[in-house]
Amino acid sequence: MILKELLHAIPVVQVVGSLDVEVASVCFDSRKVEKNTLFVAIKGVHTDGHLYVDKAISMSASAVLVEQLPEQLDDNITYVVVYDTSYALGIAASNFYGSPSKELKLVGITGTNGKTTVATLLFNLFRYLGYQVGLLSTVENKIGDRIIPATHTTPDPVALNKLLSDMVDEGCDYCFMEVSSHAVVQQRIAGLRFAGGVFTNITHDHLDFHGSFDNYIKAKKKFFDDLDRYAFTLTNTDDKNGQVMLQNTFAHKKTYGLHHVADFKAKVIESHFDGMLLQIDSHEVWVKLVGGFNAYNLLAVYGAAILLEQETLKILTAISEITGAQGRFETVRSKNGIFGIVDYAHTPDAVENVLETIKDLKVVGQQIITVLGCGGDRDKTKRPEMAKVALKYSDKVIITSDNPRTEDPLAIIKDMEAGIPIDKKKNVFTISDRREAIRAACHIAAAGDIVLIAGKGHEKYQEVNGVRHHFDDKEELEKTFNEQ
Ligand SMILES: CC(=O)N[C@H]1[C@@H](OP(=O)(O)OP(=O)(O)OC[C@H]2O[C@@H](n3ccc(=O)[nH]c3=O)[C@H](O)[C@@H]2O)O[C@H](CO)[C@@H](O)[C@@H]1O[C@H](C)C(=O)N[C@@H](C)C(=O)N[C@H](CCC(=O)O)C(=O)O
Ligand SMILES: Nc1ncnc2c1ncn2[C@@H]1O[C@H](COP(=O)(O)OP(=O)(O)OP(=O)(O)O)[C@@H](O)[C@H]1O
Ligand SMILES: N[C@H](CCC[C@H](N)C(=O)O)C(=O)O
Ligand SMILES: [Mg+2]
Repeated sequence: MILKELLHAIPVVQVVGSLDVEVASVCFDSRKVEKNTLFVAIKGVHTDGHLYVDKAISMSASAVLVEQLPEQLDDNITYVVVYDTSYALGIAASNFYGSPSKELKLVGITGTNGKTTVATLLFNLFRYLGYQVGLLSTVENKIGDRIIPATHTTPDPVALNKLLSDMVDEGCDYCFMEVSSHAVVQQRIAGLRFAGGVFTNITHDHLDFHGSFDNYIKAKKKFFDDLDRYAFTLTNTDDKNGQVMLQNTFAHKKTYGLHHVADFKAKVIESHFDGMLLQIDSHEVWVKLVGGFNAYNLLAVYGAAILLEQETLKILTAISEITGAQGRFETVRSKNGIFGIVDYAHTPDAVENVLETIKDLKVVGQQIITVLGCGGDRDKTKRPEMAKVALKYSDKVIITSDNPRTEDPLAIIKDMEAGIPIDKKKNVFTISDRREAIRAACHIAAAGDIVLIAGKGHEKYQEVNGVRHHFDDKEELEKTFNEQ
């Protein structure tokens, strides 16, 4: 592609060199530059891509996109100066792949919890209805049945547009994607055209990155602010900030909720360990998911499918058949009657929701034993809250490691322990080795008890100092149950 075409719709401040040079790829990492790459210099959290412009040129880049010109210019290179390279990268990536988001119906889902669940349910529902569909999620990316491993909840703009372009080539009518708050702030979704945006909820998470809850709200809201008037928005009216999200959007506004006035309404009529009976609008439907929070997720899915012009009865039939994402409230029973649950709850609200669901379903005499850790290099302020809320609903809590990343696991555990009231300390055990913690929980449990392993859900690894070691909560639970 010619550089001039690649820059379409990017506000350019200055150009030094020819706009007619050939560009064979777009790249924002100097280490991955190839012949005739357009290198885009991004200011990141750890370093600044502008420091690697020379390196990119030495690797045969043909052009560079920068916010400031380097002191020394190379006559063979075209330099394009813009106000915001992160924004320009999104547009350039979309241009490079032929604006794929305009060739299918792209729906984004944002919120603290429930993004993967709603996106996966929508993917499964539209597949059930016979469409060719794409999915971009924390667990995996998919084009129809083909799985493409995910590295982020929302991929970087180049990977994202490449995936969308492959979806278009493979005949996808729809793509359902998670929109993380990091992705909004870092402009990973710049240049995309969304057919719709769904908001699940906003509670405590990622305050390390956003600095304050207000900034976190602003990040989520920006996704809706930037939608165009042809898109729909669907927000949760039972969430305190549900309406805030839609304050400044031009898009068509619709709401869903269990308690407040809303366009799409639902009620939980019966709850069991293997499903719920819901009333959605005026229809009763049996679903395979468990927990009040999943009534919200399913209602959001129902509303989005209606807004995407699907027939009500077909949607309801599909809703009664589909299952959610891996590692979300997955159950395993031991031979001697212990009930194991693996769940991805990694925020205080999610831990509370999942335990509230378990508490409502259990019968008198059943103990709840929770195994929980917190991730390293992530929001430290959620650690004591997660431990506290786990203890509020559990008879015993085993505090352990999640993904320590570059932090000392014992320091993370100490942060969690700060949330335990003194009179409850007797119900808390600390076992930093996650495998041992899971084994201990299963050994403490008696027939009928419930063991919740929270925080890592579908993850098949434990990340320690940049190395991902194989680790799978469900596998560990099954192994321990089989030995008992
Ligand atoms: C905090 C965060 O979002 N970091 C992302 C960010 O990295 P960064 O800001 O640290 O980048 P940096 O290392 O400072 O580098 C700045 C620039 O210099 C470039 N560079 C750097 C070195 C070099 O030699 N040459 C070079 O060109 C880099 O490619 C980059 O463009 O940009 C990188 C490239 O796109 C991402 O991989 C990285 O995600 C890291 C791995 C990450 O863990 N992100 C998490 C927090 C995240 O994004 N999570 C969200 C939400 C999670 C949820 O579901 O709740 C997600 O969407 O996954
Ligand atoms: N609507 C909801 N409200 C509150 N909690 C929820 C909701 N849906 C799911 N959860 C809880 O949050 C956990 C994570 O769910 P899910 O993976 O769908 O969220 P996510 O928003 O994709 O998370 P991430 O930020 O990691 O991408 C679940 O395992 C469950 O415990
Ligand atoms: N997408 C979330 C996942 C957290 C999962 C938990 N296991 C952890 O590692 O903290 C994040 O990157 O913050
Ligand atoms: Mg997710």
